[in-house]
Amino acid sequence: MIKLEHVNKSFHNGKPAVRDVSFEVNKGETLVLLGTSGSGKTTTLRMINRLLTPDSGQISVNGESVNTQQIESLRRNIGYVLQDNGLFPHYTVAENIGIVPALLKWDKKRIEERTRTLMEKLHLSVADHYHVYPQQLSGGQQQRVGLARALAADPPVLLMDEPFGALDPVTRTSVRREFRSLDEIHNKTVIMVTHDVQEAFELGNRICLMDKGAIQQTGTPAELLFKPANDFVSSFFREQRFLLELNALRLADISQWLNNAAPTEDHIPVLKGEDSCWNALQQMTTLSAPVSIAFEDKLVRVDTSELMQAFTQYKQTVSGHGRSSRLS
Ligand SMILES: Nc1ncnc2c1ncn2[C@@H]1O[C@H](COP(=O)(O)OP(=O)(O)OP(=O)(O)O)[C@@H](O)[C@H]1O
Repeated sequence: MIKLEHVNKSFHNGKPAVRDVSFEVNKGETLVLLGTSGSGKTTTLRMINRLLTPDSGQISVNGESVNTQQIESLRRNIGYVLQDNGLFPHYTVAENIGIVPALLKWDKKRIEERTRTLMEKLHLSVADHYHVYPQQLSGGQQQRVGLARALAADPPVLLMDEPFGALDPVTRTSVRREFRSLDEIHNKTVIMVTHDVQEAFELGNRICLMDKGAIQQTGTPAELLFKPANDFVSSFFREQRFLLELNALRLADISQWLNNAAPTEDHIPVLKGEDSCWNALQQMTTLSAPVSIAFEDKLVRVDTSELMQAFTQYKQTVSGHGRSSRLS
């Protein structure tokens, strides 16, 4: 678990880079720090592994203040992934991945096994890439090695600073998908910095939206969209709002407006309540047919117009409450 309480940081010019930042991230959760350039995301991240020191406030990792932990053991418990991957050019792929396990004095066989396992999980060919140097790899492969290195000693915490930022859009999507499906991250506490809204919605259980060093709102993607804390938050998502809403809303959120009983003989793939509305629309478009959805209490068959009607009804309902009335 990571906890920040009233953290402040200014650099030499005296201008605050981070202002009164507080949040908690639990085990098994991914918090995304999202915001425009210069909003204080990287500075916040770098104070957690003590690459920077806060001027005031408290930061703890797994219940202990980062200041009282030995810096080496703190950093060994934190995997760190950077945009430019930070691989050592004179180390092979395997040597790069094995750096922290070697520091922890794992025996050679264990390091080799762990390296091979991670390479396979991240779709890096052991036969082709184990002994090569980073510059012989594509950008996407280098980033996979960076991820494998951060995960090698199975640290409980993972900090990621624009980890997919240097990749082209197609590679970025596939590395992101692989990252999301890694079983390794499910028991970790993860904080990821990005300025990519789609990425934040795809990977974050919660998003912390920052502006000018201060948090504007922390919440689930749906909370930020449907219950924005202020005008900055609602305008931040304006351009991509429709797509984001479809992505953020789960079928379970709109299930009360989906009531067509499904036929018993139903060969169409079944979606579940936790799937997003966007996912359902994609399936319907691909199949050019309605889809069936299995909720805990019912099975329904839904076409595009029924889905969009339920989506609209959900929006009308939430817009009747407080700040959500800002919905367009
Ligand atoms: N080492 C430094 N010395 C002086 N000012 C700094 C330093 N690092 C960051 N800053 C300033 O602190 C503010 C926050 O920077 P930070 O890098 O945390 O923002 P960011 O949200 O991560 O931006 P980006 O997305 O562009 O990386 C900016 O105004 C930046 O210029």
